[in-house]
Amino acid sequence: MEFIDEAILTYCEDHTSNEDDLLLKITRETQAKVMMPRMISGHLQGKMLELFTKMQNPTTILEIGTYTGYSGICMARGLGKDSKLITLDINDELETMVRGFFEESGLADQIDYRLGNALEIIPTLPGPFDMVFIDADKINYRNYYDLIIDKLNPGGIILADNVLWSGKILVEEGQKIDKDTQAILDFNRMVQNDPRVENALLPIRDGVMMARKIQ
Ligand SMILES: C[S@@+](CC[C@H](N)C(=O)[O-])C[C@H]1O[C@@H](n2cnc3c(N)ncnc32)[C@H](O)[C@@H]1O
Repeated sequence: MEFIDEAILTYCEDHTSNEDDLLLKITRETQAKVMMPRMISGHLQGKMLELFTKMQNPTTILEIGTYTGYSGICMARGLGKDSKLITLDINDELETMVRGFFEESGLADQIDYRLGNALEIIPTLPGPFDMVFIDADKINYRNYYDLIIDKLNPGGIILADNVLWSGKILVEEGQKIDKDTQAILDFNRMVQNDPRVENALLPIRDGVMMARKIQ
């Protein structure tokens, strides 16, 4: 389901700082060569991630779900010189392409790209994090949240993508709910009820949950 009228979305993109040649290339190559190209963050969300990063001024960002590197590069562009992005993905088939994009971005030195199951890697990361972008398998959103919340600095933010799940979060009485939709419903309810954070669900693209750790 598209939430926003296409003409309005185009207007929003026309009034968002332009994508540069590298981001356009990543989008083109993702569409031409990679399965499920709709997973890419894209122009509007990418710029939002870059601006959030600049506002948050994090020392360390953790991204769960690198895919072809679009969102990672956007966030890395918001980092100060001594800060870093750790980005995790289970899919090693994209490694050469992604490392190439990171090199082209000129930010490879600040990007720690690790391949493997995030559920196994996160417990090995000491933290602390100032910003976390959750954008991997929906079924594990709650697990990722549980693994990172104690490693998030006070004032740190968690952004979780796809929390409107193409509108499937609006469940009608008696309707059967698939596993991913149930996982997103559980995640949104858990964040909403977590006294450790203040949060807002932003209807950007497929929905972004923003949660800021209070203490
Ligand atoms: C929606 S895509 C990420 C899109 C990317 N953040 C962007 O905006 O361009 C989700 C990614 O999560 C990865 N993923 C799924 N399960 C994972 C897991 N258990 N550990 C690490 N990565 C996982 C997939 O391989 C896929 O590349």
